[in-house]
Amino acid sequence: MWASNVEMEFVGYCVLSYCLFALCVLLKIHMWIHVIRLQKSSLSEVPGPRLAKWTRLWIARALSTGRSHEVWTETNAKYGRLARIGPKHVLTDDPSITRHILAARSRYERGPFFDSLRMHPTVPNIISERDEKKHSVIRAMVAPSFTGRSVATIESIMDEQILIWVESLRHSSRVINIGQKIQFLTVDIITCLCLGKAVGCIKNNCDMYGLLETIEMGNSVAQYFSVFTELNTLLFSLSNVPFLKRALFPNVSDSRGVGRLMRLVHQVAEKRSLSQDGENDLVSALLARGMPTEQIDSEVIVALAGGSDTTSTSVQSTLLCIVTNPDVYATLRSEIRAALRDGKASTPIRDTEARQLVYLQAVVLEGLRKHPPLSQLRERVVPAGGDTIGGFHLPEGTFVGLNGWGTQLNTEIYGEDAALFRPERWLTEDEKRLKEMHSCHSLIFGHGATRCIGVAMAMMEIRKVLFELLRNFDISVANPHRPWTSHCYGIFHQVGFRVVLRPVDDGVKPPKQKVMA
Ligand code: HEM
Repeated sequence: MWASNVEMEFVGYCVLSYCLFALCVLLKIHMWIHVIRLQKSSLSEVPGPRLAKWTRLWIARALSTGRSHEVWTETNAKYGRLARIGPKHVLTDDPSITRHILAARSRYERGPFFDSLRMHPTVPNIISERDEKKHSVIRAMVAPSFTGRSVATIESIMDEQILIWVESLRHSSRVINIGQKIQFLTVDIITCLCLGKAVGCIKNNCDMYGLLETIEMGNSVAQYFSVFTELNTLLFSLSNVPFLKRALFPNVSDSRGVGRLMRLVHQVAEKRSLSQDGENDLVSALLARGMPTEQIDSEVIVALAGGSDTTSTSVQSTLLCIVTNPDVYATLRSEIRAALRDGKASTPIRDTEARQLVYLQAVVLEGLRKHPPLSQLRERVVPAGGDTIGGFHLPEGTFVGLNGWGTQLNTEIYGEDAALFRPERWLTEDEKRLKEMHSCHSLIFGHGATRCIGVAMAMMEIRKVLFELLRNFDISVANPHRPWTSHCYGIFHQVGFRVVLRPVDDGVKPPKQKVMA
């Protein structure tokens, strides 16, 4: 009897093993049929690197280089405006195609990459929501805090932080890491807007609450989830097990990372929900618009991340272009001096005044064009029935990646010297060309129903910060042979941007800064 039980068990194991083996073989065959079908699909006509047709590893390898923005640009330059970069993936740097895909009611939806931007397994946020209708509901709640009349409030908060920042720079050593200082300023501004008070990076001269570290770490990992998107699905399924959910997703009890930031946001939200007087910050605005606190946690984190890193990178990269181009530096300095001499610049400069400075405007546009702060592909999915773009028919379900860097190097739009930093291109009297350039440039902030809600804020911040830096200091790079190191994770992380600052006297007194206890 005993022997037969063992035998039975053995036979059972054998059957199970054979079944599993057969299942694996079937899966493998299914996968190959799928891949072969993809090769035979109309997608096979789209040119691209040979390896990319077979596996997503080509994309993963590009991401791992830390210079994926250049790889995307080289790929479109080599294979054309539409290049195949994966079994189901194409890449475009064509402004018209990009506009066609992102246009409101285009039927293209955000691809699974956006799942990797969720903070919570079941609560989507403005940047992760892929369903058009649900997204527009969230957007209607968040956008008013960054657009229209809110821009005036944003400006007064920004001005206060900029004055404090400039004063702190005046008391710093002569050689400083300006990249880090710019990051601290953008974090203090956005936390002030979102939470009512700055976290105090400027005052404490450090990355308070690890916001910058969290954004960098998060993006260096999330970029791979944008390729192997099944990982997102797996994470969401695992989160049904309570202890796994705690381990895999940020939680307010975490001592580091996004969870730590969530706790901060959560505390502010709880305080605001108990108090009668609404404060002038994003948390209060979202509470007043009826958003549940769990979602407020995610939305505020998105605003903190979206509103700090991008702007900081843009200010840093434009500043680097200015200080390494003596003609640009001299022209901008004399425009600033003239504005000060003629009494056309308040302290700090008002945005209405900054917009009158034609050369400053040109420098800011050119700085953003030369170094867009995002290089994520932000894939959209070809809708049911497929679509014909760039002369190729793409089957439904194809992922179209948007090569933002390549788009801004278009020589037909910007001229043969598009690779150069040359603000003068924006001073042309050729109206038609100027219109085309502006239309292409606006894609840096996206297009259509998902266009960036922080455009006005970002542009204002870049103009003001650059003006105040050059008004208050003479600036030169500390290490001309290697002014900075920049890593690309879809966003950019700059290290060691050191400059020599020589104060220029303008006699400005800063207000006292209110920071988190
Ligand atoms: C130079 C600075 C910035 C650049 C280049 C930029 C770029 C972008 C782009 C390209 C998108 C579209 C994402 C998509 O494809 O779906 C986007 C969305 C967004 N941006 Fe910005 N951004 C900047 C600054 C800001 C600032 C200051 C904020 C302030 C909170 C912000 C908040 C957002 C939000 C919330 C979204 C999601 C919009 C939606 O899905 O409806 N961004 N941004």
